[in-house]
Amino acid sequence: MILIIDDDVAVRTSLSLFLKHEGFVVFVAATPEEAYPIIEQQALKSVLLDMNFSMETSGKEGLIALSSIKEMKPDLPVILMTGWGSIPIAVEGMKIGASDFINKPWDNTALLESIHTAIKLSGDDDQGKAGSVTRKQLNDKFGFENIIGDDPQLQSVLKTIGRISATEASVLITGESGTGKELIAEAIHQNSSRRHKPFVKVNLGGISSSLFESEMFGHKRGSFTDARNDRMGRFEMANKGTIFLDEIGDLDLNSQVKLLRVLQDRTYEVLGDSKTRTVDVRVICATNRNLKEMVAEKKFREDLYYRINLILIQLPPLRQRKDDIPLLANYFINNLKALYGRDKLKISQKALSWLKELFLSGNIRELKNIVERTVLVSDKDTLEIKDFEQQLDASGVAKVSNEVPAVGSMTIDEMELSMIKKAMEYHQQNISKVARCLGLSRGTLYRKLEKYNIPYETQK
Ligand SMILES: Nc1ncnc2c1ncn2[C@@H]1O[C@H](COP(=O)(O)OP(=O)(O)OP(=O)(O)O)[C@@H](O)[C@H]1O
Repeated sequence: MILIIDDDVAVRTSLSLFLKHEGFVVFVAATPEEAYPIIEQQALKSVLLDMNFSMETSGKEGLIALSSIKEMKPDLPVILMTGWGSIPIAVEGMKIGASDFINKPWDNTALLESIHTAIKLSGDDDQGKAGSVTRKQLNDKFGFENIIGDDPQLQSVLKTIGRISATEASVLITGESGTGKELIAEAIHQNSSRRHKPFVKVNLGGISSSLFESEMFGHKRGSFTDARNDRMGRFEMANKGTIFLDEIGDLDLNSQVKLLRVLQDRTYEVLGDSKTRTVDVRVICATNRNLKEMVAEKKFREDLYYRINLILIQLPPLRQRKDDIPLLANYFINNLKALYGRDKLKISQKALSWLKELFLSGNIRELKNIVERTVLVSDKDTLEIKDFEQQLDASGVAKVSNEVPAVGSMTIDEMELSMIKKAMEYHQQNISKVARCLGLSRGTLYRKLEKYNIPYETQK
């Protein structure tokens, strides 16, 4: 059951014809006032909401209606219908809790996709429910065997992936370098209906702004000085599949506008060719930067931010899931066992505990590298602390956390974070003691706890 709220009778009629044809039961309302009783009484699955209901074109009426609907039924997904040029209103709406926004005139396929996604994500259909499934059930159902970890934060990420993979929703994955963003993006693709189509990864951090269009949209021979041949762009390569835009936080503002357009209406032009093309892609983005902060600093477009993060997945750094370190190390060892035919290979218990205390700023990738290097260099069956230590000393990468780390292995922020966490643990969250021992005022400490997202309880 869907409700269309729009003052234009032509829009109501054509939308309801289309949606009835697609099998929905449709209600219509010309104004929010007319809509409220329907929302109250009917078990609606979704609402399509126009943003203007009088001569006013600011979209404010739509926002007020959206707030009222969310107050009445917080879980009911609302999709906004906005005119061109009203992106800021759509962004405001997303902040209030809209599920998505589509531009008028709308494209029927995109609209249907958006409705299905909103319904699935609201957990209102059977596929949407993750419930209290176990890790084994998740593995059986979604093939997560290669994503190792028992940490509750990771488990919740896996549940989210299970829930959202089959939808078309754009996903933003955040996390420090080496925390598994790409692995997660691939798992989403593998669990979607696009799994037999391409998964195209683009490292946006490595693309200069002058080459952005040619790289992403392709070019025709002769369209600029160095264009000696036609070139296919990444979006075309990813057509029908998934495009994984890594390091999206590194994109300059000019390129952000160009990206927004293709993400918004799925159209683009190849450089040197005026024909507009359409593309059908699922978009997954990743970054190790704080995009919200960048939006506040005007370094990242707010409309693009809301376009890419319908679903936000935050991957914890390894230091917040230390208990997973032995599991991961054993997993890497098992893979190497098979690779090198050394079936007696293992890591001693002591070495596993020791690995847990390493400061690994490069997270899982760094752990994997250390294990691989140690296996290559040592010919023993059981790897001990000193085998790993030799590797660390030789490469100067990680160090046990109570020493000052090697130059280049850590930034000041990382060191600060690690020190604050350690002090919090040591003084059992006693803010005054932690502040005193770190030489900070309590106010400064609170700010830093916020900055690094370290949980704490406010104390008098
Ligand atoms: N949970 C995990 N289980 C097993 N292997 C993992 C896990 N997470 C990450 N890895 C492995 O760690 C390495 C780094 O992961 P990945 O490339 O996905 O990280 P990333 O966050 O995308 O890194 P970057 O930000 O540097 O691009 C890969 O080899 C990946 O297979």
